[in-house]
Order: sequence, then structure tokens, then C-alpha cells
Amino acid sequence: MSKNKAKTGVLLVNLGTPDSTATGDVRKYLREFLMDWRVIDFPFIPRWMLVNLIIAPFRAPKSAKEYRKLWTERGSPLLFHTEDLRDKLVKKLDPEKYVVEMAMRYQTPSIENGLKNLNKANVKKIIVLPLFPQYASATNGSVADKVMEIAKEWQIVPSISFVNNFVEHPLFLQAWAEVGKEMMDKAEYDMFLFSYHGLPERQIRKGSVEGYCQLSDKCCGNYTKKNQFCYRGQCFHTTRLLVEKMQLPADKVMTCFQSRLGNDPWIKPYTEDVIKELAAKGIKKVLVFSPAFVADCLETIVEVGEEYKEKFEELGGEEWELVPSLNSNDTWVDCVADLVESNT
Ligand SMILES: C=CC1=C(C)c2cc3[nH]c(cc4nc(cc5[nH]c(cc1n2)c(C)c5CCC(=O)O)C(CCC(=O)O)=C4C)c(C)c3C=C
Ligand SMILES: [Fe+2]
Ligand SMILES: [Fe+2]
Repeated sequence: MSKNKAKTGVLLVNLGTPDSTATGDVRKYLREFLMDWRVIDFPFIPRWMLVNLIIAPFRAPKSAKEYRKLWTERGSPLLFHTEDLRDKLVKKLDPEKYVVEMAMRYQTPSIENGLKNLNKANVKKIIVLPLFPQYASATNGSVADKVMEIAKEWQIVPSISFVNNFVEHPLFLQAWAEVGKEMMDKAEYDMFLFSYHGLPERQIRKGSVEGYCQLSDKCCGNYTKKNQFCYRGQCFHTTRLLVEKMQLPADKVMTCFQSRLGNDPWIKPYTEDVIKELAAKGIKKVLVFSPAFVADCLETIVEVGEEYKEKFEELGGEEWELVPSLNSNDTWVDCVADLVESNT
């Protein structure tokens, strides 16, 4: 390719994390995150009151304590795993064809800065890759909002494409099979739990085409063109594909949803309830996959790896192991490279 040809810009975007574990920084992060109407989908005034008068003040000190448990010399795992992914992707892609930037939807490095750098490189096209395997308005939808909010100020808008989801990508499935196999080679398990980040049920209903999704097994249990964007349906589909790929016994597999916030109904079954059910059935050894996340973060390391483990053990469980996330696994890097090249 000629050196004069314009390149394609790639913007990897993950969710975001506080700049430090100081309570003030955590509060700032929570405020930006939860004031996003796609995350707390209430009208502005009730959202502002809920976030600024209730959630941020009370949650920030508690969350800051949790962030201190996982913070490293390189900062937040979500951030440094995404940096490592970017660095490996840069080495993998043809430098004559691609410029790669990474950003966080909330806090830093910002999407604004990433796009500015791509613009400086005079790219002809931008591929935005939100690092969320399953589509949700609160994640992928929000990344698209932010990118377009910035691009609407530009005189020249190059072509911009968004990767919507990648649950069916063979290298995504292969990468999970690899990290899972490493764990399964070391020990035997009675149960394989697939715990995904949850969502308020009303957000699924709002996105439901012709009211198709009623949050039952009938709709979410199949993956069809009618529920192709249903987050819950995509999560069950991810489990089915991974079970097939890893040849896990179907009667030893469960799908559940974690990280509920507030009192409204979120998508079920809740991971907390499944833990009780497993313990009551006498299940002792559980291997947990968390395939809504591609990088280890607060929700995997602390919530699944520590809090749920403690609950399971209190109820008589013996082993609760978390499969590490994809982070910068080489097959996962190949998957990202392929998502870029096939969208170029
Ligand atoms: C996997 C995709 C994610 C979806 C979907 C999602 C929806 C969602 N999240 C909240 C509230 C919180 N999430 C928090 C942390 C967090 N969430 C995701 C991903 C998804 N969220 C990640 C990767 C992380 C970890 C960030 C890190 O720094 O490690 C938090 C903050 C942490 C805490 O205080 O517990 C909140 C709050 C809502 C309300 C929501 C959908 C509506
Ligand atoms: Fe979240
Ligand atoms: Fe559904």
C-alpha cells in the first residue's frame, strides 16, 4: 500500500474506571457514569436526584474501598488490560493501514482525545469497537452516543462504523475456551456458571422489537432475528455457544446475572439466588465464567472472585474459582484484529 494512502482509524472503547481510589475520584466516576441517560434511563430531574443525592454520596466510599482491593501499580485492571490489548493489536495490524487508539466511555483516556488523535492522523474511516461482546443500550449504545456527540461538531465527518456485538465470533469463543481449559486442566468441577453483568428488565422491554421479548425462556432462550439485539438473549446464546465449543455437560451449566443496582427488577436469574440454589443442592465445586467482560475489573475480581465466593463458602460450598478474563490473551487479540479487518 502506498504511503500516501489514508489509513483507517480504530477506536477501542471500554466502560471506564476511576482515576484513582480516592473517594472523590470514585464519586466523580460514578456521577459521570450514572448520569448517562442510557445507564439510568430516567428523566433528567429524577436521575439527577437519584445519582447526586443518593447513589454517588453513599456508594462512593464503599466502592472506593473495593477499588483499593484490586488497584495495582499500573492502576485499575480494566485500564491496563485494555492498554495491553491495544499494544498487542498495534503490533498485529499493518501499520501502513491502521492507527489504533483506546478510550474509556467514562473518565480517562477519553473518547474525545482518542478521536482527536485519529483526526490528526487524517484517517479516512473510523471503526469504533466497544469492548462489550453483547449489545446493550447502556454500553454499546452509549459509546455510539458519545462518538456522535463529538463528531457532530466536526466540519468533515469521515465514515464511522460501530461493531454492534461479537458473541458469535469464532475467535472470541476460542479465546474463552482456552482460558477455561487452563482452569479445567487443574481441577474438576460439579457446575459451570456463566455469570453476566445484569440490566434493568425495563431496558430489555424498551428495546424489544414488536414486544417480542417478554424476558422468558421462550424469547431469550432462542437467538433469532426478532431478538437479535436482546442483551439477555445474547447472553444465553453466548453460554450455548461456549458450552458447545468446550463440550461441557449441559446438565452442569447455568446462566445468571450479577451486579444489580437499586430495587427495580433486573434480568434474572440473579447470581446471588443461583448461589443459594447450588448450595442447597449440595454442589461443592463451581467454575465461574464471566463472558460479558473481556477484561478483569471490579465486577469480576471483587464481586465474583471475592464476594460471591464468600457467600458460596458460607453456605457450605468448597471451591469457587473464577476463570480469568480474556485481558490480552493472544487469541482474543486475533479476534479483535479480525473484527477490525473484516469491518475495514
Ligand atoms: C458488561 C457490560 C456492562 C453492562 C451491560 C453494564 C450495565 C450497567 N452497569 C451499571 C452500574 C455499575 N456498573 C459498574 C461497574 C462496571 N460495569 C461494567 C460493565 C457493564 N455495565 C464494568 C466493566 C464495570 C467495572 C468498572 C471497573 O472500574 O472495574 C459500577 C461501578 C462499580 C461499583 O460501584 O460497584 C456501577 C455502579 C448499571 C446501572 C448498568 C445498566 C443499566
Ligand atoms: Fe456496570
Ligand atoms: Fe429476550
